[in-house]
Amino acid sequence: MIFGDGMDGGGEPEDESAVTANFVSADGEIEASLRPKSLSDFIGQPRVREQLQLVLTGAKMRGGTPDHVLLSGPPGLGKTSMAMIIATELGTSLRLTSGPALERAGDLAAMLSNLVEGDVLFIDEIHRMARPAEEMLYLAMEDFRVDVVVGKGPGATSIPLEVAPFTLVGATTRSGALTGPLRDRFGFTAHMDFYEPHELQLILLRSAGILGIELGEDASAEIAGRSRGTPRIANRLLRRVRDYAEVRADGIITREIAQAALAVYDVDPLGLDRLDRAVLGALVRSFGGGPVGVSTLAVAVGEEPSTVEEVCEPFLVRAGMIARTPRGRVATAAAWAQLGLTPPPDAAVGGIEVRAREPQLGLFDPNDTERDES
Ligand SMILES: Nc1ncnc2c1ncn2[C@@H]1O[C@H](COP(=O)(O)OP(=O)(O)OP(=O)(O)O)[C@@H](O)[C@H]1O
Ligand SMILES: [Mg+2]
Repeated sequence: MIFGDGMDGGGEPEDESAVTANFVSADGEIEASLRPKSLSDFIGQPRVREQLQLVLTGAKMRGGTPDHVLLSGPPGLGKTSMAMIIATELGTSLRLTSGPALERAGDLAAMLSNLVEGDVLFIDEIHRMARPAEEMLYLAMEDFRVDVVVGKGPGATSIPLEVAPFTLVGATTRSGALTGPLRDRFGFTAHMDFYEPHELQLILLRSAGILGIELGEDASAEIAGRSRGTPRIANRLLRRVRDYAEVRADGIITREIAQAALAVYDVDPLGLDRLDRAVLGALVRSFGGGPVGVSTLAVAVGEEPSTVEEVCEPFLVRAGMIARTPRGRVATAAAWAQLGLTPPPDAAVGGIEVRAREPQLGLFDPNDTERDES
């Protein structure tokens, strides 16, 4: 059973589908129906699955609640799905909230006091929780109690409140942004990584089965290769290709249909989308390949720095197009080539983190510090 605080449970900053407070799009509903429901249903992330299986089974054998779990990784890799699976595997209820919803300590206290023994409390975007709530959470995680402060100034008193033993599952796209004390209180951190194309292919075939779509083996490979290593994107591309197949053909998705559809939606053979290409274009054309800070880059493409840093950059780094250096981001030779340009002789090679090159005057942003995922 899932109890929420009014959010849709998807938390999908980069999804173009319209999901607002009182309107969940058809695509949003479909996405929910495609969520894997158990650990064995979950495709990919073999290490995380094995580790979690041990954590959960160990706790079940001892008859206690498992340690708190932190799920970290880029958007759309299955963190929310995994949190729901944890509750299902434990046979308990999931209580759902998110960092931005916990503005005051009282918001969290209300959530905690409603917990029943063994519940899983899922806090999405936990790195965005307000400080007072975070401090209250420390105590709750460690001692299963909180101190609720009543009144202000010298007359303020703190009332201790028992909390039923629970398991906190936190999800974050930026584990580096978590404070040390909070990170230390998680007994297990699962790093979700981008999926391999063959795993995405299995996910696509599973989704096609659920949605009753006829998807050919080679067509699934075509879509998988363009999904940026991300199941949510794979499923979204599948829905768009289905539209194309139904409107312009007989509904069956062949490789040719997939290619034609993806061309219409501007998804290139590497899976780079418009924002990825804008970031690469700005880095190479406006900043001579860098180094340049993320926030400067974000302004250049008219996006939030957090979107560039959490959505675009992890994939571009993994694709070997961008390298992170202590002084900012640089374009690799592959990025220049991707844009059809000849790389300068000293262009970075994908995966290499440092390159000695003076930042261009006026373009370097000293406030733009590196926040490394750990
Ligand atoms: N391993 C998987 N197998 C099958 N489908 C998956 C898997 N992981 C994710 N999905 C699909 O991708 C969609 C997005 O997953 P989910 O919402 O769990 O990602 P998330 O990491 O929580 O993303 P965000 O950080 O944006 O909240 C789900 O609806 C589900 O259909
Ligand atoms: Mg989520």
